[in-house]
Amino acid sequence: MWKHDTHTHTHTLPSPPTLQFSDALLDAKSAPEKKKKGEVLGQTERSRVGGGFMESSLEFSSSVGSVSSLLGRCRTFKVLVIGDSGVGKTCLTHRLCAGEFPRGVEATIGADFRDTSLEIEGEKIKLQLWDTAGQERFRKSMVQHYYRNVHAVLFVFDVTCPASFNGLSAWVEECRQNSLGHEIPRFLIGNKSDLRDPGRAERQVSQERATSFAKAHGMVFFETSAKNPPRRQVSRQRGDREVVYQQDEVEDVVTAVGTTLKKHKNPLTSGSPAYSGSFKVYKKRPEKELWTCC
Ligand SMILES: Nc1nc2c(ncn2[C@@H]2O[C@H](COP(=O)(O)OP(=O)(O)OP(=O)(O)O)[C@@H](O)[C@H]2O)c(=O)[nH]1
Repeated sequence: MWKHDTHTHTHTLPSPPTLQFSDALLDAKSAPEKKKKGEVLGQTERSRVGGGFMESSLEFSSSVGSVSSLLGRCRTFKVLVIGDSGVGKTCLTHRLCAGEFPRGVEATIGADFRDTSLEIEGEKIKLQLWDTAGQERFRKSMVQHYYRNVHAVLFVFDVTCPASFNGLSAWVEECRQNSLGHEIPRFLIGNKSDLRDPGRAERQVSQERATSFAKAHGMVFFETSAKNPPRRQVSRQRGDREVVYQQDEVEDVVTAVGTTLKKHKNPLTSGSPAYSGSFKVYKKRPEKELWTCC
């Protein structure tokens, strides 16, 4: 049902249409059920820009919308992926777009872009995922580009690292400082669920805590693993007690985001200015720091 077909393409970004969101997030998490019934078809493309260079130089530009967008054949949405360094943003976006866990990831500098397309009830939707740098020093010159014409945000934390969960407030604040309205759909992703260990439950982020944070901030919560696609329900033994965790497949996230964005009938020729701009990042790519949280 989900076809993963990856390829690299140019650095030119299509101009995402500006959305006017009037509804709340509706039933985003029920979208995966539609996928099961064959109503949602997926296809992925990948465009890696800005990463992979010792000396990274990154530029991008685009004109007013792609021809296909103007013809209504495909709408493209910019989805920002943010969260602390090491929570797995790169691995997650790679899994979402390429269907596999990447080997040998390095710290993101600037941003990497990956596309994934889905067909929902006859309409092709393209999600352009912006995998942003978690480390302050690799993102500070880029922040304004990140937030320009964003249609949805994925907030990622590591379920085994409470510090990354506590860090979410700062990401919410950054969104606010960059004038991201609450009408922009937000999704909370607890990653690395494969490392859940009931024996260390008090040192991990409980699903109750994450759910409550998501509710307070108008987000839809998913718990998943970029590494090992989880089963729906994982139970682990803790002493003589069985602990059950609800799990989501990474594709559920894509489907929920696509379904949520599709519901908003934005005008294709909105008054939004063309997405254009350029930036350069001159940084040395360091070794990926070992993630030693908790
Ligand atoms: N066990 C497990 N490890 C993961 C998972 N996702 C990512 N990792 C590991 O976590 C580390 C950090 O992953 P990245 O995807 O590079 O993290 P990031 O958030 O993009 O980090 P920055 O680029 O610095 O912002 C790597 O060693 C990954 O192999 C997961 O679902 N499970």
